[in-house]
Amino acid sequence: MTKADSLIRISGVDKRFANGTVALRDLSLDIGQRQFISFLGPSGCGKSTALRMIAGLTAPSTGSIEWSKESGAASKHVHDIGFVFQEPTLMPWATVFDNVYLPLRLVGTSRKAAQPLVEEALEQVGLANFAAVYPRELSGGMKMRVSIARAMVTRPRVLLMDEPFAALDEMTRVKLNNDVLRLWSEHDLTVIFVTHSVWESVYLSNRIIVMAARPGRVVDDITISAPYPRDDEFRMSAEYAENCKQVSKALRSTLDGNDVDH
Ligand SMILES: Nc1ncnc2c1ncn2[C@@H]1O[C@H](COP(=O)(O)OP(=O)(O)OP(=O)(O)O)[C@@H](O)[C@H]1O
Repeated sequence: MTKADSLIRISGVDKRFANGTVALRDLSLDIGQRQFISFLGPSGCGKSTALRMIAGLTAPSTGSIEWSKESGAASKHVHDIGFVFQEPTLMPWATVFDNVYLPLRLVGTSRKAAQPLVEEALEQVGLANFAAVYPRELSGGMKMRVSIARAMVTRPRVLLMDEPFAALDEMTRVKLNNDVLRLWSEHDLTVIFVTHSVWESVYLSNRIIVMAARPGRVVDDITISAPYPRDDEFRMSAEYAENCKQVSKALRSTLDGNDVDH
């Protein structure tokens, strides 16, 4: 990767918590602009910790995380990030509109000024007609769409997603995978996606960082070179099956148990 393509440079990062747990050891990664990267690994390998450090929510114990100056994000990168958690974390007392408006409200944008941005974000996830609805009236997949719209409303360049679809049924998950791929390509996003699922990581990503636990560390960095757009045909293809096999193998080599979905 040339320096110009590099967006985030993680160098020699360790994360040790106060109780002595080493969540990550010696993490070094160059994340390129417009990559779709998955962090894949068993429970406890430090995937969420890595994501939280990239978001600036927690600091490395040693090492550094630098944003490239070319990205224009070096000093204010927090505003360049959208974060989607495993739970949609919506405010139950607020409408879909107000939930999506929240990040803009927090930076002082008036409701009037925010309106077109909120409407656009809802449109992007197919919820243009649901602005006035309350979360309790929505399915799990729709709540997650609201959560994605809320992450997109600030027009981030980087979308961080922490096992966003783990709790959803298979069909909903497939649909949301396609939605995320569309958002990624239409908005020139860089996506960093945490998952336990080999199938999901191969479908979505062009790069998979395979991690192991105790201590959390990177054990493989696999390129998935299948072209985009990816669709059901790709899911059925020999190439997809072969990629899944390769990634599964890398993952199995890290495991002493069976705590990963295949
Ligand atoms: N605030 C904390 N204090 C102490 N230990 C922590 C803290 N947060 C995480 N850990 C520990 O650090 C390790 C890595 O946790 P992390 O949540 O990053 O893993 P993960 O790969 O995302 O796991 P999962 O897939 O289960 O979400 C685990 O052993 C976890 O118990």
